[in-house]
Amino acid sequence: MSIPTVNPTPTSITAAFDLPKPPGVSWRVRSQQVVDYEVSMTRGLLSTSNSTFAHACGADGKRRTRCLVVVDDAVEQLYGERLRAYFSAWRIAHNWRVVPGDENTKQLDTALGLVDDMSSMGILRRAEKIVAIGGGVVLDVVGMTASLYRRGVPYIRVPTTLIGQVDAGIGVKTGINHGQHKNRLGTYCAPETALIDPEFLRTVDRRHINNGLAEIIKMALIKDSQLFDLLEATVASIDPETLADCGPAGGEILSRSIAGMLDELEPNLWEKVLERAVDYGHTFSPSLELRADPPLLHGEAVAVDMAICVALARNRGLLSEQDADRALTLMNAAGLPLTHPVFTAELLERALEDAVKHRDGYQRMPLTAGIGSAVFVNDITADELQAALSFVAHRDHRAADSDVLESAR
Ligand SMILES: NC(=O)c1ccc[n+]([C@@H]2O[C@H](COP(=O)([O-])OP(=O)(O)OC[C@H]3O[C@@H](n4cnc5c(N)ncnc54)[C@H](O)[C@@H]3O)[C@@H](O)[C@H]2O)c1
Ligand SMILES: O=C(CO)[C@@H](O)[C@H](O)[C@H](O)[C@H](O)COP(=O)(O)O
Ligand SMILES: [Zn+2]
Repeated sequence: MSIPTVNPTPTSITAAFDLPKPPGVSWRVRSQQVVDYEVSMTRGLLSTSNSTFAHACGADGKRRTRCLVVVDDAVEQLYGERLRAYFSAWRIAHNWRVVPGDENTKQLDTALGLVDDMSSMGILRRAEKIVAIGGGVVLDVVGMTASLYRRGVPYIRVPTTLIGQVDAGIGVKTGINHGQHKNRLGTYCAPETALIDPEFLRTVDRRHINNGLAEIIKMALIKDSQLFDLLEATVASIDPETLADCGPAGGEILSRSIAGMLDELEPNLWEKVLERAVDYGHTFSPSLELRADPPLLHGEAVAVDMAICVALARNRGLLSEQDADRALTLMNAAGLPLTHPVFTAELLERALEDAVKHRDGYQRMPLTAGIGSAVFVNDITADELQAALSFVAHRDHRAADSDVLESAR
């Protein structure tokens, strides 16, 4: 039987709906896309008795299922055997791709390589999952690839670094770098679920723990003064162990950071409103992070940006002298840089120009209005940037000098 084809020319449609023939034909199309995903903290994710990960991968332990696992190279070395043992215990067949946990992985070639993996294994469009296991780099590039493959297929995130667990792994942003630009290409694509097991933090090195503390200090400064107080009281004892054990401070620091970030992200997930408090520390850093040689880690660049913003707020009277000092002292105590040679006055101005483009024509710069809240400004001047740089540089030298004195005692 031939299937009648309707030639939907405007006249036939208007005739079909018996509408008066409008001068120009147009239709308004509106649709809502519900986004509903879970971020769950669970310990012992790789214990074969823990079904959480398996269920997220679509497995029930009886029928065989399949997924594409994309895992960070350090995680492969440290946890690869346990991961594969878990998958076989839960009858999850897998194609396995190891990628370097390195900023250079956030490139289009990596994404296209993953597309080839998905095509060659013939992964089903919905029933079979893509699983990203690693730090923010792996999560970002796998998330973007999953959002592009067949116009979007489901993926699971297992963040294994501190930045991954409190930031990169819990929102909907994915992306890759292009040239000197951070995250210049990317999508908004929610995972089906993000599984946070603090146990992975036990093997993260100190520098990368500090790197993650930058994003946690960001949340404390713009939103959560109690988190700031907790960090101030415990920063000396924060290390991979206390975070992995979720000890008295470790657990609360992780959960408060995650809750604070999700509370900021959920109402404005697609960034319709470009005044975003979580942009704090991300005005200058996106343009300068990749310029540094040797490269700055993401959180380190965010810290230098935040130090400049603390000085800008102090100089405008938005932050008291004492609170500005508390903020810079905490960043210092967290092993984060306050200054970097690539953050020059001239490059700050150029970075701000790019931020204005990213924020649709206005600076929309978040500044702390007291510790734990933020306001947005649109009129920061070059003189203010210069003054802020000088203030932080002087503060940094003073801190360095006192460290020297301390060690000489
Ligand atoms: N999408 C977002 O919303 C978002 C938010 C914040 C940051 N980011 C992005 O995240 C990236 C930074 O993430 P990152 O700091 O996790 O970097 P990363 O992914 O490079 O990981 C850092 C290092 O830790 C290693 N590693 C990973 N897990 C480990 C573990 N459990 N034990 C030991 N070593 C481990 C990696 O191999 C790597 O050498 C940046 O590209 C940044 O732009 C994205
Ligand atoms: O680094 C990121 C996201 O990439 C987060 O830590 C951060 O809070 C915000 O999302 C910033 O808005 C930066 O986002 P973007 O430059 O990637 O758009
Ligand atoms: Zn960030």
